[in-house]
Amino acid sequence: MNSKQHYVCSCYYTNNFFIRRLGHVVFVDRAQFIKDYSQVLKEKGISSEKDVKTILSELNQELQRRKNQSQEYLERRAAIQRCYTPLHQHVYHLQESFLADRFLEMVRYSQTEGATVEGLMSFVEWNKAEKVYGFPVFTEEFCQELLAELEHFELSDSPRGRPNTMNNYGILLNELGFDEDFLNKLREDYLTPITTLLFPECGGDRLDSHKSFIVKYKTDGDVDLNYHYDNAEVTLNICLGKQFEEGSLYFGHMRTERQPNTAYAEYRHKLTHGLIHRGQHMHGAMPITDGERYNLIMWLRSSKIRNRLCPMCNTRPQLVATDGLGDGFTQDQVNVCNVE
Ligand SMILES: O=C(O)CCC(=O)C(=O)O
Ligand SMILES: [Fe+2]
Repeated sequence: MNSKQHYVCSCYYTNNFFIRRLGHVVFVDRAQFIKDYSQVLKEKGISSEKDVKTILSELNQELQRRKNQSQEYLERRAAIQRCYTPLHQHVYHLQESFLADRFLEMVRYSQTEGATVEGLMSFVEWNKAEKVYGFPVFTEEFCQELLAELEHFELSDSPRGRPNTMNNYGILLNELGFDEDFLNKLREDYLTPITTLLFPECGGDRLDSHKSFIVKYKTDGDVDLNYHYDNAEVTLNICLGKQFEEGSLYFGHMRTERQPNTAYAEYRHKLTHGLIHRGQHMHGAMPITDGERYNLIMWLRSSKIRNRLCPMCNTRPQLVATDGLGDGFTQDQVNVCNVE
């Protein structure tokens, strides 16, 4: 691990707590929560003392998870390095042969002088929502090998963290060791030329960190994902398999739109294909009705953008130092406070 200091915004400890029956809420303490949400609780028919107690207990658990996160991350990572033996060592090292020909052509085109968004569109297969682009990323063979590696990890007794508050299953790829020689390379050498062209206003020309994880849906686990925005400037979402029915993604409005006139665009995941979109573009996943779906998600971050405006609280970030990987803020342009 490098020695650079990492940061989260202080809103990490108060905002965007996900409760299935309520959606995302702000949670400081019991008194604030009851005061701010009494009306909403009433509207949702959550009135018994027992129900409110259950919700408060979930919120407190999530707060503890967030407070302990960096320590637990370091412990899990060390345990995985010590005890886990990969099935396919080579999938941790990105090779061009893992990448779809079409994707490599897109990268090359984006690097040519005079490349334009219109020119890049001839490689894009799906663009039915504004600034959402679908195209092949990996080969089928690589997806199979990566899936086999992920399933091997799942069957091991290694510890694993939750990708975020909405997903109960899934794998944090940095803990497993995918950042160093796979995901960093994918971001810097292959994705950045494309995002420079497609998302300059979101820092696509300087995506300097990421958080990457696998989301997993199955009929007896998480089947869908609520409508949300990502803690990312730009998101890449690649479908690795396996076999599944339904489970489409849908896109609505931008989070910052004041009076959204939402008409949803539906995207059906396709094996080996990825979708790239703005992190603040609201989206969700419909339920799968059969099988299992594994997708690789990269929340791509640009410190240039988020140092000015935290995408989760929409204000200037108040930085809190962390021993973990942080959320992609850097120190140079922001005030650092030492809350813990
Ligand atoms: O299930 C999907 O494909 C979307 C996942 C997603 O939006 C996320 O993890 O942020
Ligand atoms: Fe998302």
